[in-house]
Amino acid sequence: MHLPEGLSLGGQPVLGPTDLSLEGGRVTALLGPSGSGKSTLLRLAAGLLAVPAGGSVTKLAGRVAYMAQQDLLVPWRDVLGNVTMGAHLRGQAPDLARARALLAEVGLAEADALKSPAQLSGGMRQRVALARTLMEDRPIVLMDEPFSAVDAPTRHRMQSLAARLLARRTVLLVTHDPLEALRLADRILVLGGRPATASEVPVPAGAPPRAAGDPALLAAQAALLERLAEAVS
Ligand SMILES: Nc1ncnc2c1ncn2[C@@H]1O[C@H](COP(=O)(O)OP(=O)(O)OP(=O)(O)O)[C@@H](O)[C@H]1O
Repeated sequence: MHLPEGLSLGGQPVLGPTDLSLEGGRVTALLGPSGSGKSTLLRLAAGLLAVPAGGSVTKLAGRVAYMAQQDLLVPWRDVLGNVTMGAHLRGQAPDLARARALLAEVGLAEADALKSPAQLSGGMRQRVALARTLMEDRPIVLMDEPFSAVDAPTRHRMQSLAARLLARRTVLLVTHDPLEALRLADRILVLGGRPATASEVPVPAGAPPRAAGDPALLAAQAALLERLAEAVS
């Protein structure tokens, strides 16, 4: 993504000059204060926003799975129908066994598969959205705060699941959670300033998913929190 003059929305500059490329087969986490432009950057990468004049964004169509901040489940299809939505839209026969296995892996009961989204809690809907994203099996995955609505133990389990199922894919993960970024990412970017620019912060040694209790990770968490506080001011 190359935006030499940044990006404005509604006449307001949101992103400053940006030159960003994702590392193939790696997880890049994107953090930053609320309103700093994380979702905007993700939506640009997904091809969902017009690229400003003079800029360029690599076209990822057909290679990308995108998990939005809102779960965007279709209310008239049940949980299984939502997880298999991609196949349905492409007119293909859905792999129901894989869909059920993914639902079990995100911690949903067999009986939940036949419920409508309206019958689920926010955290359950988010888990369905994660299963739907993983179901797509794409080489590039863009995720906007995928675990924000789930309780802490479930989040920990879903992070481990995502790390396993997303291994060797190119991932851009927007998160507000420094620990999540430090557990899962090969590379961490912090978006800050007005208009916002991205800067890289160091990650602890070792391959993700890193153990949450690792002292090096906890020290890095403290440093990252300070870095984020600077990005707010
Ligand atoms: N369609 C739009 N028109 C005008 N301004 C917009 C539009 N979409 C986003 N913005 C503005 O762009 C800025 C960045 O928004 P964005 O949603 O990318 O932030 P974010 O970092 O993802 O925030 P959060 O962490 O709260 O989700 C905000 O000031 C927002 O008000």
